[in-house]
Amino acid sequence: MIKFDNVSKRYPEGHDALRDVSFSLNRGEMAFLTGHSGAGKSTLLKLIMLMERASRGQVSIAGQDLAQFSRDDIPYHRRRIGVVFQNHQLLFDRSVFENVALPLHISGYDEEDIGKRVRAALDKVGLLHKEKLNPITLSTGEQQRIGIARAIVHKPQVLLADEPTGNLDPALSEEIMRLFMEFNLHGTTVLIATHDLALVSRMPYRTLTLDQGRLING
Ligand SMILES: Nc1ncnc2c1ncn2[C@@H]1O[C@H](COP(=O)(O)OP(=O)(O)OP(=O)(O)O)[C@@H](O)[C@H]1O
Repeated sequence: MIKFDNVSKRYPEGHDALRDVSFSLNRGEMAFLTGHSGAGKSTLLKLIMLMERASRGQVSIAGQDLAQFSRDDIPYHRRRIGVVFQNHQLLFDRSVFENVALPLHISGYDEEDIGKRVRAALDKVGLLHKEKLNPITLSTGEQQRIGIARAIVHKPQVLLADEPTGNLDPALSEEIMRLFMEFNLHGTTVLIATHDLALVSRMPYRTLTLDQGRLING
């Protein structure tokens, strides 16, 4: 589902964020991506989302070489992917419902369909009863779950997360991980970048480790 072949990424200032990275993640697989700060984790996720382009090598998603995608193809590509960030990036001038509905509005779904999908996503993260509230009134863990609902509302084939438990305590972190496991059990391919080695060691999943832009295991 996700394939990197000898991928390097050099930023314009000349910094090599990824060096000759090769791995593949099968459809329906779940894995962690770890490594020190600056090791290249976010860069690797950005290449998958087409927020950045590889300098060398090939990144393919579902067998399609991303280098073939033009700017106009990017929205189509992103519809296959859900992304969860550490700082969830919710809008505090809109309700929980509207936050989760945002990607569907952008993709042009009709209102009835949006209602069904948003409620199904909120139900999956256990927050259906909070749909009318402003997310600012929710706890940090609940806000993160809203961010997850928004990431999966369009039923993406691939779910990426960048430090999704970064500011959560261990119990809430486990709860968030259980949600990712559930989506994975339903067939979603999941890749989670995290510093939290203790959490990773308790989970029965493959771990890809970056060190100075090189993949040292995986
Ligand atoms: N837009 C950019 N321009 C130039 N250099 C960048 C850019 N983004 C990242 N870098 C550099 O690339 C390297 C890898 O950064 P990246 O954010 O991918 O690492 P990371 O493993 O996600 O780090 P962290 O865990 O701290 O978020 C770092 O040295 C960083 O300074």
